[in-house]
Amino acid sequence: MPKLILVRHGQSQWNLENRFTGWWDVDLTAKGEDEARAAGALLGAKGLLPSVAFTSFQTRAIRTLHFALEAAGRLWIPETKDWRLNERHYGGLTGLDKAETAAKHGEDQVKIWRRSFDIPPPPQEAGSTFDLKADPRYAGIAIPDTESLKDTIARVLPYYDSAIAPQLQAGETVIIAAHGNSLRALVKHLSGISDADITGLEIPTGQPIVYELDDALNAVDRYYLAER
Ligand SMILES: O=C(O)[C@H](O)COP(=O)(O)O
Repeated sequence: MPKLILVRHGQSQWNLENRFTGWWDVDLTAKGEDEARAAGALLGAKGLLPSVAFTSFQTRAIRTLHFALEAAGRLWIPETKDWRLNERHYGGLTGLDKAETAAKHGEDQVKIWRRSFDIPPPPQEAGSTFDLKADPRYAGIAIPDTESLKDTIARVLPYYDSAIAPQLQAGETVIIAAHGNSLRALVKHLSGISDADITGLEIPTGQPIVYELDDALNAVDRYYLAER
């Protein structure tokens, strides 16, 4: 039975500072590094050892993957990085303090920007401090100026279908280290969660989520590894 392990990166510096992050590249805090190591130690303790890894182009997810694989004794497995697993782009909110933004625009508006299915945050202006067009990792990639969850799904799922699903079908145990909203996109798809209900799904940092899949890659079970 194919198994898929999803891990959101450990606490990042901007998780700690409560700032909208999206595609901006921030590192893990010391606590985030510990969370990542603990995730890998849990995989080792439960004997759930990944054989193939995927992650985003973002440091917090890449380093989470590496800390976790090292703790599980699996630093050697093949890994693929792809921008399609990046966090959703937070547009013009990138870099802003979440509490200050709620005080300015209201809690309800901020909840819509953070959790609605298809309403994106306001777009990022060209030349903003957080414009990534000069970042070499995104050369040749059409960087969005904002993304809703629906937009995020539109790039995560084709990547899952073309690159990740074939590995699962080949019998590999796959780990994906990614982000709150790129993982919400995958969980929505794999668990058949409606557009309305996905607004209530939160993914905690550094907690491995396991999918047991049938041969057609339908989800048979989904659970937090720490709870089994
Ligand atoms: O990009 C961010 O700010 C966080 O990683 C996720 O933010 P959210 O909780 O608003 O989805």
